[in-house]
Amino acid sequence: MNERDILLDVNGLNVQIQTDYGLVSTVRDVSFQIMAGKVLGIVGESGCGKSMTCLAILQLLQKHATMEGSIRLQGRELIGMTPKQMRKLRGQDICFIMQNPMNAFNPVLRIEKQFVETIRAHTSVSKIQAKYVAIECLKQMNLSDPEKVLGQYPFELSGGMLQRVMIALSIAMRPALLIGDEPTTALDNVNRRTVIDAFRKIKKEGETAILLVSHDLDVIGELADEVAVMKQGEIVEIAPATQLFTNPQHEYTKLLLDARMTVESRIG
Ligand SMILES: Nc1ncnc2c1ncn2[C@@H]1O[C@H](COP(=O)(O)OP(=O)(O)OP(=O)(O)O)[C@@H](O)[C@H]1O
Ligand code: NI
Repeated sequence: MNERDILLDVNGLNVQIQTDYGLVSTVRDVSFQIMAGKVLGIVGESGCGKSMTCLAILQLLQKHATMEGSIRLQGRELIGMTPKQMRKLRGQDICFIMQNPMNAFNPVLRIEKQFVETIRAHTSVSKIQAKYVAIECLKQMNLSDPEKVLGQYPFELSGGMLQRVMIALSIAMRPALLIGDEPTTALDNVNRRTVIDAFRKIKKEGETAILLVSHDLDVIGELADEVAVMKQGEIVEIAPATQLFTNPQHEYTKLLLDARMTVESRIG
């Protein structure tokens, strides 16, 4: 693999949080790479450090957190960048889809203003062109009345609709890296399907690499090229998805897969 194809190169990442009880180590010596246009899934039990890893890459960690190591996006080191530089990167080169999309929107502005301004902050298109792009992207996300959606405030939309608006915005930005932290967890089955299909579409276009965190091994199985398994802040196994699902090496990975089988057989 050509070194230029490495989009994200995380090396020896450590994240510590200062608490009343001392320093807590939440991410420990985590290293992985994502190739351009590929999908890396991260799985692991609650509290193992998945979100902290995402937030470290986005440089959105809480102020009590410190980090060490190296995070290179297209060869540029992100650790040590100024908040201004990072703001420019977020939205343009890296988009973030979180579990609760309500937090991503300004509650007092209509969707149109937020959508159009985000596009215009990172590209040199007119308001009318940006609105046109917004409508096209919302349509792609099966939002049947995009004009209406644009005229609404975040609280007027359901969680599933907001999540789709958020992904529509990511599609519009065509970022090099899309980070999804449990993007389907809060959704009902119909919305979940739409969101998975949207990720598939983004993947198929091949311009955007995806870092996908999910409890849902089916979602990971459907989308990921490679999967990293985290346990207590560390990556215990990282392998191509097909290999990980058919021939897991680490005991903990086997446990996770077995847990899924048990749930499936209980339902089935
Ligand atoms: N403010 C904080 N103070 C102390 N510990 C914290 C704080 N925030 C997070 N942690 C700890 O950091 C660890 C990693 O948290 P993180 O949110 O990354 O887990 P996660 O894998 O995303 O879990 P989940 O699947 O539940 O979202 C957890 O053990 C958590 O208890
Ligand atoms: Ni999390």
